[in-house]
Amino acid sequence: MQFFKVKTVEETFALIEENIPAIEQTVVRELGEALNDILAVPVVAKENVPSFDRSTVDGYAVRAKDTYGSSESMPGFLTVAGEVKMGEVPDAVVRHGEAVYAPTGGMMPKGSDSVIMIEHCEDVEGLLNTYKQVAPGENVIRAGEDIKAGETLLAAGTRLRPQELGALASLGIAEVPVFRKLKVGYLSSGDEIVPYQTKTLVEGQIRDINYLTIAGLANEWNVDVVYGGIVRDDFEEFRGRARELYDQVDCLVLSGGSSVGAKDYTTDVIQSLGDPGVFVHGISIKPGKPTILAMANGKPVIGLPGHPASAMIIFKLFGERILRKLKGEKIERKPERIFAKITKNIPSSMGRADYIRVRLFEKEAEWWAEPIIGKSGLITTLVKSDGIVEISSEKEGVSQGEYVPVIPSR
Ligand SMILES: Nc1nc2c(c(=O)[nH]1)N[C@H]1C(S)=C(S)[C@@H](COP(=O)(O)OP(=O)(O)OC[C@H]3O[C@@H](n4cnc5c(N)ncnc54)[C@H](O)[C@@H]3O)O[C@H]1N2
Ligand code: MOO
Repeated sequence: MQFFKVKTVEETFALIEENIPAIEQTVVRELGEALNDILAVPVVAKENVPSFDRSTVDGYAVRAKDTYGSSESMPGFLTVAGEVKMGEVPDAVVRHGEAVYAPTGGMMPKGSDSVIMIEHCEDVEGLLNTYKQVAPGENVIRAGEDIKAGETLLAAGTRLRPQELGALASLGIAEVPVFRKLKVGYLSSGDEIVPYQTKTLVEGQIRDINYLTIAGLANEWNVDVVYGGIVRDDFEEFRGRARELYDQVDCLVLSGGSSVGAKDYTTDVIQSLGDPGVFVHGISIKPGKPTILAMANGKPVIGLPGHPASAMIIFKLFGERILRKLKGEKIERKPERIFAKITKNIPSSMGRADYIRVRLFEKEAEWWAEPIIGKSGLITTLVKSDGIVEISSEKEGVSQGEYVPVIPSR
């Protein structure tokens, strides 16, 4: 009997960091299509944003000094010397004792340094009564305050979120070099597994669940999935089909047969794909202990445990990291966790990380996590769950009422 040399979750993350390279090929993408793509080169700003000083309110551009001492009971008086038109360079100039009407976003007229909001002043036939003083720079965005010409706005490896697209748009950058979209191959294995479209099952058969859950996650992460179908527990067939799919993709995901049973060929199939081969077989985690991670001739291969909840949890925890590295993403994501109080004591073994499916609910302005008990072969444990509680390997379980980190899934 073969035994796993299990790695901890942290060791596995470190090995992923060490072993997975970024793909090299890039494409130029129209900005409107680039959401969630990974920038392949740094972006240096060629101009200031905004390119001119601009008012942030509807009001009157003034010299701040001219408003000093103004109050409701003791207003100041300024002469209205014109108005700013949107999208135009103002003709009007603000001299000592003058004010020029400036709408929100309008260019600041020469001579002015601040804007008094219309609520705080009153134009009485060309004489502006000011009821409040403003400070220099108040209600003004300066040229270059958002982005300065010459500054590195984004580093290579940045994932383009909506806000990054907005910043690039402000600079007029309409096309960006990004790493090309990844292709992930997925193959199910097992004599008992049949296509999910199968109407009537023969005794002993199981419809393929993992293809849809794994492809669904991959689609959420902006990668294309190539489905390789289902292979029987036959080494030659498995190896041939895995190789065919491997040749077409950047990363191969195999489900089932990852354990150490007589018909668990996944490890041998993975080893046949190329060197250096398996770098993790077995993780000190529940569920999902028999996970396999490998690098075969520069391409990552992931052997997921067959049980549907295990496969999904493992792919979410490790598959997502592998794909991010492969995509060229360099800026580390911040953990997406909420803290909730656990409703029950959950025992766990020291040295093993546990991921407990939970339902989340709010009570007295706090989030509570109620464990969903059920085996990792039950997909509905994930259907019913709103997230997964992480009990790290240093802990011997958690006690009722304790705050626990939850990775939300809904
Ligand atoms: N002696 C031991 N046996 C097992 C161990 C162990 O440490 N020692 N680990 C158990 C754990 S934990 C898991 S998880 C499973 C993983 O086994 P495999 O990766 O080899 O998976 P299979 O045996 O192929 O399948 C397990 C189970 O899941 C069903 N399955 C598989 N693929 C699909 C699919 N695409 N859609 C739906 N369901 C699927 C399959 O029918 C089995 O019922 O090993 C334990 N055994
Ligand atoms: O670790 Mo397995 O994934 O319990 O079912």
